[in-house]
Amino acid sequence: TQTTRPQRMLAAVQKNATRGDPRSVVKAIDQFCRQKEWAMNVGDEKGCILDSVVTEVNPETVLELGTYCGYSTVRIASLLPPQAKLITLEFNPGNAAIARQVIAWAGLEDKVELVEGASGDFIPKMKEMFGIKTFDLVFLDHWKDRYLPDTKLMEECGLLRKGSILLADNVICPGTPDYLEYIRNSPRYKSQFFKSHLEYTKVEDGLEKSIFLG
Ligand SMILES: O=C(NC/C=C/[C@H]1O[C@@H](n2cnc3cncnc32)[C@H](O)[C@@H]1O)c1cc([N+](=O)[O-])cc(O)c1O
Ligand SMILES: [Mg+2]
Repeated sequence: TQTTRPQRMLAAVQKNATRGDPRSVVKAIDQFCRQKEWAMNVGDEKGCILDSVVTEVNPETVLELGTYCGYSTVRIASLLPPQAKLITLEFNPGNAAIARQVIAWAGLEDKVELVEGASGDFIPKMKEMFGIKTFDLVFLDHWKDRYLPDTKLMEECGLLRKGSILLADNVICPGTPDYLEYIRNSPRYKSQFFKSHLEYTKVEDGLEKSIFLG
């Protein structure tokens, strides 16, 4: 029977990456996507920008919206300080199952809480489920029409504090026009655009980094 692309990506990790070595997992996925099949991971070029933001923020609490196969989950978790926690939301059971195995192969399961469910349902439950007060960093990489409603939901649920950082993928391609318009015009955020390219291509894309001002 036919395998899925996430299943083929996991097989490439298990074949080419070293257990417990996050960088080798990232490298194996990037090689798979360049040489075999394109997939919607943030990729190595935008991934370096993601790494630099994570390192700069040095967050204790991180929320990722849209795990997919766990590529950015592994990149982020591999850079976190010892007690830090990354909560990642993924509502497709097949993708969640693959991501769990990718995260485990990287040896990062202790730093990552993968929640299988929809962001709209689980953002309001973050405090009660994980005792999270606020997030230091949020990485938005899920359906592009969910970026704005989920950002407003995080504001309403009091999950952002003065200085919380939102980092959004794909603000050019596929694009998140309503989110960009809101975040760049809101007096409650200060935003910065990082020009880059769509993963594994020469197509223009970029990340938008926004600081919540309270
Ligand atoms: O569409 C893109 N990403 C959507 C990502 C979607 C992933 O996040 C989950 N999800 C969605 N809403 C969710 C809400 N709650 C939980 N999981 C959710 C989906 O089950 C999927 O695993 C995309 C597309 C391109 N592209 O070139 O076409 C490039 C990219 O970098 C992209 O990120
Ligand atoms: Mg993306």
